[in-house]
Amino acid sequence: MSARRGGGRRARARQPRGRSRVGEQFEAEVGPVAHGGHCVVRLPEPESRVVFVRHALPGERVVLEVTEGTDGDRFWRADAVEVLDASPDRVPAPCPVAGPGLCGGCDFQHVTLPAQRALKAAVVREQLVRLGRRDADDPLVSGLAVEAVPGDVDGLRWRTRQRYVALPDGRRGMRKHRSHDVVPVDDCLLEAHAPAAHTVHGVDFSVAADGFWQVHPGAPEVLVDAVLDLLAPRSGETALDLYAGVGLFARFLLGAVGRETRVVAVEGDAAGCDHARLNLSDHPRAVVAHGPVERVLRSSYDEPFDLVVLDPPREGAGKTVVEQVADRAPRAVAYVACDPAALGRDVATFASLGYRLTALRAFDLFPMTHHVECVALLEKTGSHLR
Ligand SMILES: C[S@@+](CC[C@H](N)C(=O)[O-])C[C@H]1O[C@@H](n2cnc3c(N)ncnc32)[C@H](O)[C@@H]1O
Repeated sequence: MSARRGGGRRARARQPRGRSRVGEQFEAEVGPVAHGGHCVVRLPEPESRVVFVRHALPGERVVLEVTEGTDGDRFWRADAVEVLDASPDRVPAPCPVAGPGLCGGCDFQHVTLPAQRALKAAVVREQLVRLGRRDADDPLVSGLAVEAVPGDVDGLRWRTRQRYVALPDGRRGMRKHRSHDVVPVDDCLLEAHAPAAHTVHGVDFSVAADGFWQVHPGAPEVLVDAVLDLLAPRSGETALDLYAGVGLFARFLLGAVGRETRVVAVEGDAAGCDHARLNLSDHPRAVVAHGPVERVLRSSYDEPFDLVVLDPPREGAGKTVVEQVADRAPRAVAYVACDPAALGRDVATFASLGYRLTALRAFDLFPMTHHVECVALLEKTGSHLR
């Protein structure tokens, strides 16, 4: 677990537009959950403002206090500082420093675990409808449930990597939400007691101390199983593993398609590539390509591939990479997504290229936070629209 020195308040990137409304309080009915760990409140006239409120739950009546916003802003941010009418899904936060004005690491400590998952499912559905242009009545969307990681009973002690800020008095702390201010935190309840194990289904992976590895100890197996289940690889099928890290998916794809089959792993981090080469060294046809996916695919590996795994960072794969994938004409793409908005946007691009979303699962790899991991299957349909 690492610690870094803290600073003052985050410098504002823009000039405030009009009179600040920070600190003002309003009584309000809380609307639906929105992407990002807050709920939507619509303040009536004279404010006529959308407010993104943390520490609230849909259907509650709360007193909100504005944390960011001026007269000129289209929307404000706020914390629910008093709950007048509580949701049945509300519970006391297990952590003493979770709540308005305190540590910003968790969004949903005040929510039961099943309700946290229901909120996340609602967010994924909304992003698929709004950005992915999917029908809200599509059973794939309407029936989506966020699945718990097997063995996760209370949503605590799962972070195998945690960053603290070193405080001048020798203690450690964490940052407040959207701030550089630090709250002392002696024991983050999300931090796992045991360090990360890099063994997945009996296979040991070599990983750099500061390199990418899933933070929830149950995540690698859950994701590998979901990807293999959805892709259903056949012996002899070629595969691309994009944003491959240390080769987690490539390694199991090779196990499924056969060690003599061509599997290309593309990763942007040089150290990640070195570890991927070690992890795939038993497989003579495995190739690890170093560089940004977009650049690697622009100049190389332009032959058809049967299967593609896409596991991009939060910003998603984006239009160019999705087009490059479609150009390889895979029969199936497994898209592992940590941001449902990016997933929704890329699903729409895939659809315009003749790839339909045919299966979707979502996993609670980050309990107590608003984050959620999806695994989507996109399959080639007959109707290529380009
Ligand atoms: C979400 S992680 C997935 C890693 C791996 N699939 C796993 O599950 O262990 C995303 C990976 O993409 C890499 N990455 C980020 N941007 C990239 C880019 N433009 N091109 C190639 N790799 C990139 C990161 O270094 C990181 O290893």
